[in-house]
Amino acid sequence: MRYLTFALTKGRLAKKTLDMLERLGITCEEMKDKDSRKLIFVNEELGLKFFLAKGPDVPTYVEYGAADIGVVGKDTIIEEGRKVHEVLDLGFGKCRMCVCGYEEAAEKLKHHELIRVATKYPNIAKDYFYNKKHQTVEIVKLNGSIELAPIVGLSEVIVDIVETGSTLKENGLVVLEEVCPLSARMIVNPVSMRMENDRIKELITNLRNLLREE
Ligand SMILES: Nc1ncnc2c1ncn2[C@@H]1O[C@H](COP(=O)(O)OP(=O)(O)OP(=O)(O)O)[C@@H](O)[C@H]1O
Ligand SMILES: O=P(O)(O)OC[C@H]1O[C@H](OP(=O)(O)OP(=O)(O)O)[C@H](O)[C@@H]1O
Repeated sequence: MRYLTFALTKGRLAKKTLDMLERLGITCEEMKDKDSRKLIFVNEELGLKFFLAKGPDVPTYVEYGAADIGVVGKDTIIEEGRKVHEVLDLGFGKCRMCVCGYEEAAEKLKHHELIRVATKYPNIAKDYFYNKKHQTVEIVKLNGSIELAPIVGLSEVIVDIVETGSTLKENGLVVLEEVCPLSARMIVNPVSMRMENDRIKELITNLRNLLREE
């Protein structure tokens, strides 16, 4: 039996992903060791391999077949636009992609003024403003702490993830428009989906049943 390889997202989604797999009886004790510098983990018994990667790299590993299966946020799937099959909404990591800013920016948005939009997600922001709203904007790519942009005057608005809303609140910002809801998804390499159809289908079915029980 060949190994099935999982690319899992580091950071926020990691613990919930491992908990979910554990509830299916898929364990990888070694992976929980926070001090370890080891990158790839093997469950010999089940014929599975796992590695943790930065979110945006997960669809890349899956598209190229270096991983058969990935767990990653919907935001990253849309932004990266890789050729992968999205097979399951895992129901955790729920948040929203939103246009945010100071309350005053609402008027500028409404009147389609030429504004700057700071974001870690330039493709999502472009698609939203150009294709959905038919509004010309200037997109400024940032890599983190996006809420800073309107505060320091880099941009009028941001396109970013909102979960509890506390980052916005603590900085006097508000949600102006919602782009789309988000959550963690399971993705599969299209060739693996055909070649390992039985094993992958069984995994999807088991996960679906587990999600139904919750
Ligand atoms: N409050 C949140 N902020 C950001 N991402 C969230 C939040 N809640 C859920 N998510 C989901 O978790 C995924 C990973 O988030 P995480 O914070 O680990 O990565 P990141 O902030 O994009 O990466 P890094 O910290 O390496 O820049 C996101 O892509 C998103 O789908
Ligand atoms: O609505 P909330 O619950 O406050 O969560 C949303 C915040 O969390 C994320 O940032 P993160 O902590 O990943 O830091 P970063 O901006 O440096 O990526 C996101 O970019 C928002 O800033």
